[in-house]
Amino acid sequence: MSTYIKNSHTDSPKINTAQMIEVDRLMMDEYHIGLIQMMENAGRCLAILVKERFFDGDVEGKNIVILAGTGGNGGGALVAARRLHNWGAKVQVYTTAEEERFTPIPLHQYRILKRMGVSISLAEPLPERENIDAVLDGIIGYSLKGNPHGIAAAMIHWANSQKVPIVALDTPSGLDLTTGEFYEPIIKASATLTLALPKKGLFACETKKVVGELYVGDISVPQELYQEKGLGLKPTNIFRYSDIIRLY
Ligand SMILES: NC(=O)C1=CN([C@@H]2O[C@H](COP(=O)(O)OP(=O)(O)OC[C@H]3O[C@@H](n4cnc5c(N)ncnc54)[C@H](O)[C@@H]3O)[C@@H](O)[C@H]2O)[C@@H](O)CC1
Ligand SMILES: [K+]
Repeated sequence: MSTYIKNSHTDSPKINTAQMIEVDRLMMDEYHIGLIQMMENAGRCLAILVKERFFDGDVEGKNIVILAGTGGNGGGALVAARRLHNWGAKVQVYTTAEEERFTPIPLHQYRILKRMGVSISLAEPLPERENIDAVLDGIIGYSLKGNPHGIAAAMIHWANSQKVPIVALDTPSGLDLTTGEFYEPIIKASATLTLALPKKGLFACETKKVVGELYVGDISVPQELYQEKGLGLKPTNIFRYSDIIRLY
């Protein structure tokens, strides 16, 4: 395993979606760590995982398709797209909506990619391509509401039919991170990089079928934050030895 990724020897706490939303809120409102900072760490960890785990540390010339929704999950995937492009991958980004539908920070990432000349377009239609090496799932994260529909659902079906590794950000799109309930359709990932702390739903009994290998990436949550009132978690030091930890 690369120096960027280590196996976990600690029993880290598992949180639910509401706790993760509160972690994100505290990060921004109380600790003044901006969403753009967190997203950069999320996307960088995702790009490193793809490069190290699936391409032996070199993505030069690899065809990588990135599927992005309009929210924070898509924004993290757009950061990963930038990094992978910079490392020589042939990156193609498909989105669930036009540029004007993106929320502000993901929109910022979108515009950077456009300025760089990275191919980014609405996923209608989805590509008929045979030379894809990997797909990144940044379609929907913890704000999933019911069964994926519309372009998001079409993307999930398309990705699952590609027969190449799918690497999901935070969760396979279509999975409830608290309960582990499968919505329909759902991404069947080869690997999932969740963020900050593992979520309970990723450990439900059937979940491994859609999560693949489970990793957690460091987005720089302060130890002190976990002990804030309302969270009451023990401080955790799971990233002591590397930014990405493999949990199963
Ligand atoms: N601190 C944070 O808030 C961070 C969040 N990040 C990511 O952001 C995610 C949360 O971001 P958001 O709350 O913006 O939302 P998400 O990005 O999880 O989801 C919003 C998107 O999903 C779509 N969607 C939801 N349910 C749908 C359904 N049933 N069918 C079709 N489309 C559906 C919405 O239309 C929208 O495009 C996290 O899971 C995480 O991956 C990271 O980027 C970095 C930091
Ligand atoms: K996802």
